[in-house]
Amino acid sequence: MNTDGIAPEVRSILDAARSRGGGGDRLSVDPRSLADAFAAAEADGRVPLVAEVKPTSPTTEGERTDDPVALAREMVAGGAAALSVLTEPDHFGGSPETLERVRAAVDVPVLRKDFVLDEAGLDVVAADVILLIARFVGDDLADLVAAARDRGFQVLVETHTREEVEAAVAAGADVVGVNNRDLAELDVDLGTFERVAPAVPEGVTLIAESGVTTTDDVRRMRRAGADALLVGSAIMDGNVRENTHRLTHARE
Ligand SMILES: O=C(O)c1ccccc1NCC(=O)[C@H](O)[C@H](O)COP(=O)(O)O
Repeated sequence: MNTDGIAPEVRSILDAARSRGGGGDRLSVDPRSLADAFAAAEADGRVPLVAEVKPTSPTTEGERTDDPVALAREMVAGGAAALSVLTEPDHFGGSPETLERVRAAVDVPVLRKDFVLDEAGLDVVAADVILLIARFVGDDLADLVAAARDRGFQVLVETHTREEVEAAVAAGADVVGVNNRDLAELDVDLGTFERVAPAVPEGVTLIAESGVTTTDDVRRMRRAGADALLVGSAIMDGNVRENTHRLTHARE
């Protein structure tokens, strides 16, 4: 893995992921369809949005300690097509148990948001979609995509550059995220999505991740080609249902 120039907080996240290791028995998942959830949102006039249960993060002050299940239900009530649940405990306040509880409480697809580095890292908790970050998985990406699909997961491959998009597509990804947050510097620039999105081929579901705060941001990402958006902080800050409703109804 190339960790040159990576922010100290992210090095710490990766060290913690390595020391936690993987899960136990090989998982077999019967997933809720992400594509169907996005299509249903579109048909209903909502912007397809993956709302993230994100109690804290290295770039957030404080921690939101409300029951994650209650937050998740509010996100769905606000129109979220799918949810993302952090399972990283040391820097994001998440846990596999939280994801299990949330997934049992809602009927939309649930993404496991964590820093999976190897095949054992897939077998921690069942989810409908699993995140693989191209930068951290490197040459193992194709094998990990296949291993995740063998278990039944849908796979979101996160990228930040055109080169990573090419690697993701070569690895067979059919859902690609472009993260506006640079994991080297931790700064956020919505221009990243605008620059990188044209490298994503037709037919690949494209998700704009991070830094979306306002309804103008939603429209900007949609104009740049986002099929869906993944939003954490802007939803977690304040009334979760109202925040989700505002962003899911930010149509042109
Ligand atoms: O959010 C962080 O501070 C962070 C720091 C280091 C590595 C990853 C980080 N975030 C992971 C994410 O991808 C975001 O939680 C997700 O895209 C939502 O972003 P936002 O809407 O900006 O909260």
